[in-house]
Amino acid sequence: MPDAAGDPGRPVARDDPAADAAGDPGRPVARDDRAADAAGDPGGRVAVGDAVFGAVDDSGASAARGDGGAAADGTTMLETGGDGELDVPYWLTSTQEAANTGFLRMLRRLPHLLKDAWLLAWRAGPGTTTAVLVLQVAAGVAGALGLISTVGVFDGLLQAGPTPERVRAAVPSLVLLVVALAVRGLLTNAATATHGRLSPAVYEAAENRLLDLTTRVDLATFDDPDWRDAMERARDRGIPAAQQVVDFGIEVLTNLVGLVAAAGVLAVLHPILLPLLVLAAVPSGWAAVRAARLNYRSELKLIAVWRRQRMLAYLLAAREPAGELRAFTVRRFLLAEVARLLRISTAEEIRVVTRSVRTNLYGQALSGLISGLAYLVLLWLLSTGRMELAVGGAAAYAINIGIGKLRELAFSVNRVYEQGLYFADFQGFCAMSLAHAEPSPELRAPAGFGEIRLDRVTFRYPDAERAAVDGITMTLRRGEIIALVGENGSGKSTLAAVLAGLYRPQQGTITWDGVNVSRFHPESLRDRVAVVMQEPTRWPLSARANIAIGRHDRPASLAQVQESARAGDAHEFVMELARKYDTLLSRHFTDGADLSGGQWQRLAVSRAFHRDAPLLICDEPTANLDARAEHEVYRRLRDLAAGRTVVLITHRMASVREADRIFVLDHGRVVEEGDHDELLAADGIYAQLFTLQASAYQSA
Ligand SMILES: Nc1ncnc2c1ncn2[C@@H]1O[C@H](COP(=O)(O)OP(=O)(O)OP(=O)(O)O)[C@@H](O)[C@H]1O
Repeated sequence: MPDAAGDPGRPVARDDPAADAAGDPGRPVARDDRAADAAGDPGGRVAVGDAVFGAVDDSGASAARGDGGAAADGTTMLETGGDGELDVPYWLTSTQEAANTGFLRMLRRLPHLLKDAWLLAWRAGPGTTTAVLVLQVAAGVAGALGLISTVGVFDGLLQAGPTPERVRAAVPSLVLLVVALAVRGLLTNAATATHGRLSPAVYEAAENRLLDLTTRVDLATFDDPDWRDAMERARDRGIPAAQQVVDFGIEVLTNLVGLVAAAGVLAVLHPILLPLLVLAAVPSGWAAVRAARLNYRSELKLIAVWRRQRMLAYLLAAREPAGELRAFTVRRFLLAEVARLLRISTAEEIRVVTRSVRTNLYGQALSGLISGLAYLVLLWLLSTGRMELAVGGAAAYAINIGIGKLRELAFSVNRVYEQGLYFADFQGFCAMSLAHAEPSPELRAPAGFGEIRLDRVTFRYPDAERAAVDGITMTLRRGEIIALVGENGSGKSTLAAVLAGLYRPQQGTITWDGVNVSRFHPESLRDRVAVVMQEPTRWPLSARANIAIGRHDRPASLAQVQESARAGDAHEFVMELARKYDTLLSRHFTDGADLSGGQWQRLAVSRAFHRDAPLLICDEPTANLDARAEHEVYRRLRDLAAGRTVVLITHRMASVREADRIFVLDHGRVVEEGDHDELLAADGIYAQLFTLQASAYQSA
């Protein structure tokens, strides 16, 4: 959805090449937020009220007063805040622990991280992954050969004797050096090209895995705030991190091969040089890791700010709120709030960059000093005759190469570590989702049923104090129209969702002809159910696809789709659209059309008719329909009920009259049951509700 609104969600590492390429190192790149945007939840966990009204400083508030935020008495109705703006939210504390991981712990974690990342790469493309590994190692070996041959070159050139002879002695090593460097160049280029294919494949695999797991968990998991937080973090940062851990993992490998070669040469030339080389790399490695942690911690703090800014940017740019935004003249207020959030994140980013640069500077200065020490030791070895001049030349060259490789290794390890912190979020989400995945028994639900029986079924939402459906026992027979009525919040929709197999009851059983539905594969059960939701999804597809999606797995001719549309009373208005059934139903695209609430509802009813399932559940299917359309839909529902079971939820008591049996719910329990006449005679809640509505009509 809000692509146009920019993308504050991606906390890209400051040395992230992708971000650099986009010319925007710390700020978000659009790609990884598409999933978040498509999910229609631009603000993540942050409630609109919190985001817009929770913390506005004086400048924001006064700007807002200009046209939207002022209370009548001249005081602002907006709370001030700001000091705690960059506190890490409580729900990120576990991630913050990750940010505090020590250097040695990080080194211990590294192999595990790399293994997981390579596993992902392997899944994305086993052939390409192998090719990248082989080419990189081969290029490293060629580079090592080049280094070894330089020893031969020095050896030849610096030996005693006349110059032509010394040059001649160096020629074979020189030829080997040139060949090794040429081969290394070729292999490196081939590796880069192959890597170019692997990297997007890893991104794709990570995104697919995330979406697969997100859609595999049961519906109740979506109400679990911990899972939702984990999903937001994995979606925002975990996916690009997966790709980057692989990318930087390749860098680690390449530098490691080069380093082993340099270290090997040094160890052969003189053993004392090797520890000096390692020592020289420690300070810059330490500084790199420290800088990575600084970045990560700062991004943790900024996540909430980024999300809020993204949500507001979405509200400013999206079509849906555009009318209200103007009607309430809140434009300047929202702009001021976005500007304030941007100021906060910019200030924090500048602070972190300054501290990172300072840390790296200290580390590199110390490394430089130790490198100088290594060269001094070398001079001492030469001056005291402990090392020959020819060997000394080669050693100086190897030290130079070795220090370069060590520094690069430290940086690539740092990058893997930094991205590894985010990748851990991705892995954590995958593990959590697998734990929440629905059980998938083999048994398929039967094509139809004679009787569905609920026995003391109870369902409670996560963290809810009381059950939304509380010990309900009822029987639904084939061919019946069953109505569920009751006041708002009495549990009707929840019961419908339980019946549809969307929620699994925590207590009690549901059986289809005596078989417990928990024994059926959940998708096979849902396949036998058609649902018209209270707020049907407005799929940004053509009118035809919006209906045919009800049975997307079975090809449908236009005639069949039209038949379903007629049943849902949608055919007439679809034929009036510019491109009839081919009209794209989304204003977000050129030539797209939008429908009224009632028309969307008729499409949803048509979709349910098209699904042609033995159990049809309609949750207030006619709430937005005009009187004629409502009458038509109920007439067709009655026709459809023959051979099927229809569960109807509605507040329109006149529509309930015709039901074979009516269940009245109150606080999740069935408090009355019977047909219309029986319930009127009982003179309970149903009779009250019915009489109330009837009298309203009569007096109107
Ligand atoms: N996703 C959810 N998470 C937590 N609680 C929920 C959720 N959905 C509904 N509830 C709660 O469960 C209870 C039953 O809600 P439900 O939507 O089933 O009622 P309803 O009878 O369909 O209401 P209405 O007539 O307003 O549609 C209410 O107390 C509601 O607040």
